[in-house]
Amino acid sequence: MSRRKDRREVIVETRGLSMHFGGVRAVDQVDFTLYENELRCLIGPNGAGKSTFFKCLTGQLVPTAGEIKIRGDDTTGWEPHEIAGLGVGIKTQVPNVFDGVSVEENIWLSARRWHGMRRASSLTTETIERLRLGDIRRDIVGQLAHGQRQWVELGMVVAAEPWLVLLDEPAAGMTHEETARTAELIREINERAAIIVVEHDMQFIRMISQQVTLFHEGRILMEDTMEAISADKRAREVYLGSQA
Ligand SMILES: Nc1ncnc2c1ncn2[C@@H]1O[C@H](COP(=O)(O)OP(=O)(O)OP(=O)(O)O)[C@@H](O)[C@H]1O
Repeated sequence: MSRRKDRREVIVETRGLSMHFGGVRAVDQVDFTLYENELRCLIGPNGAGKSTFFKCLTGQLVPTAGEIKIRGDDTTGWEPHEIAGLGVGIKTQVPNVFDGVSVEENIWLSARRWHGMRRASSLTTETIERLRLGDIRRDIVGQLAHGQRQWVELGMVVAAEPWLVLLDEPAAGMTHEETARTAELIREINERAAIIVVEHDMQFIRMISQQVTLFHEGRILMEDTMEAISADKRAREVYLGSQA
């Protein structure tokens, strides 16, 4: 890791972040920094602490110790809706769409949460265009395929105009084509927002990754490009052995 002073704006910073469940140190003393414009993937073996770390950032869990700052605000212990209110888009593993209404209405409802009628309408049109959801705009979300529903949810995140987006396994359960399309959408979203993605799918990570943070036993084992992590003996031992 470089010791040079980085002049980019810090978007997310954790210091000594810990989340213990009884004797289990799910996240243990993690110092993490995400800078503006970054698209950061969090990877690691099962039980490494990625999801727990992510849930601390989103407010789904209150950490046992340590501090979280989002663009300078100390958000440690904040509720998810308070964090969203800063301009943070959150997509958890639990689907958060309205199944009974159309794609367009879902996106409009999300935009309307933060904006007036007129701006919500223009944002809906813009988001549908940006994420190329035009063909399904009038379809009822509950009747869509799994991948399409995930894209609608990404649209709902984007429609709120976030400057930080936190995504938990956005490509889970997708076909290869759907995964490739999701990678494209995430790169598009990254043009306007910094992103943290927790993901298992190596193929997907290789499609989108820039800097990658490798978790192991609640700590950050390594932070580098996917190429460097793939070439590292220890990283291969703990995680990549069977996948790289
Ligand atoms: N609510 C909980 N109560 C008790 N232990 C938990 C809880 N949530 C997570 N853990 C434990 O914390 C550790 C880290 O789990 P976590 O789900 O964060 O890992 P992960 O890297 O996201 O794994 P996966 O890739 O399987 O999702 C594991 O040992 C897990 O069993």
